[in-house]
Parts: sequence; C-alpha cells; structure tokens
Amino acid sequence: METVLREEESRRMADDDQQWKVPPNVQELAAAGPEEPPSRYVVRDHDRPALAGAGGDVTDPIPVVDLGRLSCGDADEAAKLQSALQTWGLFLAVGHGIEPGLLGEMMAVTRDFFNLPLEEKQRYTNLVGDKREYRIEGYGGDMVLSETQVLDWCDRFYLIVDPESRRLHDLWPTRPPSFRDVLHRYSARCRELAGAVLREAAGAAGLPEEGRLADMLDEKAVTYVRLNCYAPCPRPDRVLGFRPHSDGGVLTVLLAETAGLQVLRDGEWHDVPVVPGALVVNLGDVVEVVSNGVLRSPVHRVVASAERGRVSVAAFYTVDPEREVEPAPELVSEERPRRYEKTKKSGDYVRELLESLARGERAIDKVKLV
Ligand SMILES: O=C(O)CCC(=O)C(=O)O
Ligand SMILES: [Fe+2]
Repeated sequence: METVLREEESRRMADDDQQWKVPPNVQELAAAGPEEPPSRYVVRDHDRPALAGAGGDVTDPIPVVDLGRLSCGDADEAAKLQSALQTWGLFLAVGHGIEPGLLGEMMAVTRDFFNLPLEEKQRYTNLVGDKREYRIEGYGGDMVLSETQVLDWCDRFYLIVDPESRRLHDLWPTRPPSFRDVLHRYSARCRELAGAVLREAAGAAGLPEEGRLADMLDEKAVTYVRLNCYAPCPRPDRVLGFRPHSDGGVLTVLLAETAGLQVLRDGEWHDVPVVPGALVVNLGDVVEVVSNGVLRSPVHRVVASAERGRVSVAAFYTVDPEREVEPAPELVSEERPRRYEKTKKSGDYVRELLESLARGERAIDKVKLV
C-alpha cells in the first residue's frame, strides 16, 4: 500500500516538474485578492514601470490622424501621417469609417468571453497534448521557456482570422453567441483600414509604387487577432501587463478603451492617449525591414493598474507565411546601406517572435546589420 502511494507521489512530482511550463491564469490569481503578485510576475528593478504617467519631452506628440480626410486627399493629414510613421511608427486613427456600434460590439464580446467561467475558456486552451505543448492559437498565457522567465500579468486568446480557410473553427468560441460574427465583421473592416494606411506608408518610406506595402496583404497573408485581458494587479509598480516588444507583422490595429499602452521613443516611455472612437495603428517589423529602417516598428508595452481591469483587441496583418522579407532595393544606397538581412519565412518569423518575447529579446534584432 505504502509503495503504491509512494509511486503515485513520485509520478505526480515528475508531472509537477513540468508545471512551470503552464502559466497560472491571471484573472483567477487576481480574483483571489493577493496582497502581492506571485514572484513569477515580478519584473527586474530596471524594467519596473513608472506609474506616475510616462511622457518624455517631445515636440511632436503622438498624432490623431483623420483617415476620412486623408482619403479625400487632404495634404496636411497625409503629411501628419507620414511623419508619424517615420518617428513614432504609431498613431491614433479617427474618421476610419468603422461604425462606433461595431467597435462597441467587439469590445463587448471580448469582455464577455473573458468573463466566462475558467473551464469554458479552457476548452480553447493553447496547451496541447500530454506534454502540454504551447501553440500560438487558443486561450492561455505566455509561452514559457524557462522556470525563471518573468511572466506578463495578462491572459490572452489568439485566433487566425484570414485566410478564412485557415480558421480553426473548433477554437472559435460559441459563447457569447455573436462572438464569431462580430470578430469576422470587425477584422474585415480593420483590413480595409490597414490597406489605406499602408498605401500612405509606401510614400512615407520613399517607395515609388503606392501598392508596394498594401499589396503584401494578399489572399495568402495571415491575420491573427489577439484578445488581451489585464486583470487588476495589487502591485502594478512591480509587474507588466505586456512586456516590451514590437509586433512582427506588417501593421497592427488595436482597440482599447482604457489607458495602459506605452510606446518607447529615444529611450523614453510615452503613454499612448485614449481617444474615444479612435483605433491605435502601429507598424510591424515587416515594414521596418522593407523600408530599410525609414519607418519604425515601435517597441511598446502595457502597464497594469490596481483599480481597473483592461481588455484590448489587437489585429495583426502579416504576410504570406511562406514569404521572406528584405529591404526594398530602391531604399538601399551608398548613403543608406542595407540595414537588415532577409528574414526567415514569415510563418517561422512569427513563431520565433514569440520565443524571443519569452526570452525578453526582439526577433528583428537577429536580422539587423547595423
Ligand atoms: O493591450 C494593448 O494595448 C497592446 C497589446 C499588444 O501590444 C499586442 O497584443 O501585441
Ligand atoms: Fe504589440
């Protein structure tokens, strides 16, 4: 009898050995009302966020660009956008034509999803098989590569939205009932917005043809959507909702109604303001590489809050997973030598990006030449 017990115990311990690979659920942790976040979430001293409101001195604040005016050929709006893409790599889009009702529905289904009981959300888990291997799609936390990795104070839900043939329908939640329809409609509208911004971005990069970046969003290009849920944290000064990173795709459209997002410029963090009805648009690594560094894929992070939870919806427009990316030849010259090597195939780059993220590195640094 005792032997059996001991065997069971040792089997359990062997299983437990791998437990660190399974990140805790942050919403559940927060709901238990701890005074301190568990040590796995506590960031190193120099990574701690200043919560008083970040905002180094800049003469050009993050601009609000009216895409409606832009489409009517407004030269001031075009100049504002072009300069934003070269400096911040990020701006706030208004006049984008996406109905406020649809933005509201997208926020509501996101909140409703995260408010479901844990067991229901875990039907869509991103950990698969006996070994609980991490896959990109599904519900869960960070990809954990080591026991000492500092974890983000965040739960996430990742889905492929385009091409439609790549959707894993089993992972598309059935609750709330309108989730699938709202996500389908919302991401299609954001894709149009992405195309309009990329046509302008080609000009900002100095590329001769308007379609050079926008055409990368072809029928094989993959759109990922990541829903992020940042529960309140008792010590927001000790954790990060989302560690510093840049996005790996062409362009990201972000919907969030509460503060928390910060962007790095010239070594200083700046709060991204919340403007009702606006979407945050930022460039990704693909554009930084193709533009040979003329345009920026900004490093950004999310800080936590003690008082309120936050959800956000990030739509990542990436290229055909088989495609490698390199600087456009027109943007390489003696005065501006090539700054990046060719990347891996985009599908592999996205995977590498998540691994780099877990290690606290940036995937784009691996292809940087100078
Ligand atoms: O939640 C946010 O505001 C940003 C999320 C983000 O950066 C991401 O999902 O890549
Ligand atoms: Fe991001």
